Amino acid sequence: MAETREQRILEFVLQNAVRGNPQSVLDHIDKYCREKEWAMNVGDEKGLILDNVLQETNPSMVLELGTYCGYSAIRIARLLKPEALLLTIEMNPAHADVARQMIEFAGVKDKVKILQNSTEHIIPKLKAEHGVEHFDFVFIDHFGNRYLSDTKLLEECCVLRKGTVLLADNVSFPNSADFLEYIRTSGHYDCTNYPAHLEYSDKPDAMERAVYRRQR
Ligand SMILES: C[S@@+](CC[C@H](N)C(=O)[O-])C[C@H]1O[C@@H](n2cnc3c(N)ncnc32)[C@H](O)[C@@H]1O
Ligand SMILES: [Mg+2]
Repeated sequence: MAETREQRILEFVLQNAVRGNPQSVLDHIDKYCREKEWAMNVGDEKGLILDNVLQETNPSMVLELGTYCGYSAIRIARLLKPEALLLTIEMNPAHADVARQMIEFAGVKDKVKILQNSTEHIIPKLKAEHGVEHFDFVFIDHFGNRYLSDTKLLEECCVLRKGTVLLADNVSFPNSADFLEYIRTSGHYDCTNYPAHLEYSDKPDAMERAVYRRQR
């Protein structure tokens, strides 16, 4: 048996899912994490909210903060239009390695670029080193204590445009309270809350959509 939970999730997918079929990969990750070992993927219930908000936005350039095993990256990539791209930032090299293999197996690697480092290190370099003009959609799902500082960093680095949609996961947890207060009261965003449950559990959780209002 593989040593880490993330490697065990990958092993289960490689042995049971259909190569090149993103939905089969997602279904097998959900099955493993519901039946065998809990893991911090956005999961199938909140995944539907992510799918809907993403499809309403119809983005060309997408940013994700927190790749983990690649579950949400595969969810996003499978819905992107042909020329669209997802950049996803992951600081843990072991997680990035699992995600790389998961994304390759799902057949969406041409749509996803994993940037391996911390968000605070990568965000200031997105324009100069990764050719980014701005993002149309940003999925915020790393650690709650970084949500506020990284949102302000995205603003300062001018990678948001008027109408950019931020979608943040796990906003029911106390360590993202400062983020919620900022996006709801700064006047920079129009916000919508989506109540749901923590992945693979009955515990209440929610996602928050925040549409950037400012002209660059
Ligand atoms: C909740 S998981 C992401 C789940 C993933 N979005 C999904 O739904 O499949 C959070 C991930 O963010 C990473 N992370 C936490 N803080 C980070 C930071 N400051 N920079 C980059 N990655 C970070 C963690 O290593 C972890 O893999
Ligand atoms: Mg999450």
